[in-house]
Amino acid sequence: MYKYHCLNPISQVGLDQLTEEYTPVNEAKEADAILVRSAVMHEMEFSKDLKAVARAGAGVNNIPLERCAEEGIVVFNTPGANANGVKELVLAGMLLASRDIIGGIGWVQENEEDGNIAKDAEKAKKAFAGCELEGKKLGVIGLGAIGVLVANAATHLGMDVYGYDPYVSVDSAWRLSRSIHHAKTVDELYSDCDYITIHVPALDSTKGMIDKHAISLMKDGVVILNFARNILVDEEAMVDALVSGHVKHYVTDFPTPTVTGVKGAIVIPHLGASTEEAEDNCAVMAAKQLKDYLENGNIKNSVNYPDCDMGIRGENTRLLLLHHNVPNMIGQFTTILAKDNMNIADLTNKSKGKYAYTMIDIDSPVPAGVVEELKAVGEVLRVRILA
Ligand SMILES: NC(=O)c1ccc[n+]([C@@H]2O[C@H](COP(=O)([O-])OP(=O)(O)OC[C@H]3O[C@@H](n4cnc5c(N)ncnc54)[C@H](O)[C@@H]3O)[C@@H](O)[C@H]2O)c1
Ligand SMILES: O=C(O)CC[C@@H](O)C(=O)O
Repeated sequence: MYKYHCLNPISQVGLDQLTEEYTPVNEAKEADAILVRSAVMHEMEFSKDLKAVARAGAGVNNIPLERCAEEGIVVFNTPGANANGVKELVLAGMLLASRDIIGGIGWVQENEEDGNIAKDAEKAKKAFAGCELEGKKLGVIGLGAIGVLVANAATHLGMDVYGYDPYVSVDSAWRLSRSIHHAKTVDELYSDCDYITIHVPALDSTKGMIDKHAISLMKDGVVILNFARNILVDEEAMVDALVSGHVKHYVTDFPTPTVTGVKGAIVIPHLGASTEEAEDNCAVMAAKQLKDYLENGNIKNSVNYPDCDMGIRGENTRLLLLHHNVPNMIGQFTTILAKDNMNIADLTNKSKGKYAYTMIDIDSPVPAGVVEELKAVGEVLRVRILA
């Protein structure tokens, strides 16, 4: 029986994946696995029982990835599962920044008692006129799951699209429409585009990337969209640029006291992934990944350990070793197993940066003493046994 705890509400279709072998618990410290959306986990202490964290979503800056790795806790996310929901809201954001839909609706609400509203609207509407997206230049920074969808959709609106991503994956490159121009430098994208949208993860290397200097390179009247994370933008510099009119609109999915209420800021309460479909997709993917890890030891879409798959466990005893990515780990494991006459039926070892993962199928039971010996090997962070 596995115990799981949800730190945020998780869609029921996802939880339905966790069948009779699983039970929800009220305390994170009792859980084998945690499901989370945006709850911040940096200050949390993790119990020795916690084996995995599944982020039902893309961004993992709310989770202490390295500390989890050091404690042998595998962290998963759900790449692409909410990308369409975000794409649609980015398109809405571009439209809200181009036509004064918000101002127009506000006028109608203020005049709802006016019996002559139809006639008066015809006079009032010039105050809310805007411009079209067709023919405008859009710069997309980050061509991953969301950036590719936004870039491709914008071409169908008749926009001239420029993409910048020095680390673009082969998969994303295949999915990108041929009509998208390749911006070789981000500065080129800043200086040429009418609309700029950011779709990169929040990392030390991307924090504050839209700063005073970046904004100074942009056209007067530029529209900047941020549906990625607030820390990618220097908000003080953004407020100055909105106040001066250099930036016409800053459309952001992240309300903060600094930008909320500033003229030209269009602030949305983190709704990018808040669609029925995105919530269901993320929850199902997160739960399936957790289940496969807990029951079979397979890792798919982890952000702190390598992907590794040996299929369904079957009749064998499966040993799972999470360890640092240093020489001679497999040699030490196989020596311990050979000493106790254990026969290895299958073995896989994968690494990702500082961390590695070894899965070993043994075609006999594994005595507790052998597991203790494996745990005592230096650089081993956790040993699990599935029998
Ligand atoms: N508003 C929301 O509700 C919502 C929903 C999903 C994701 N997000 C945010 O959006 C981010 C992107 O999501 P995704 O699903 O597209 O992720 P992704 O991992 O599929 O794509 C990120 C892309 O950014 C690129 N990149 C990294 N550093 C870069 C840099 N310095 N310059 C240019 N490109 C760079 C990567 O190569 C990758 O292609 C997430 O990390 C998350 O923070 C927000
Ligand atoms: O869970 C959410 O509502 C937001 C998720 C989003 O920010 C993400 O990074 O996937």
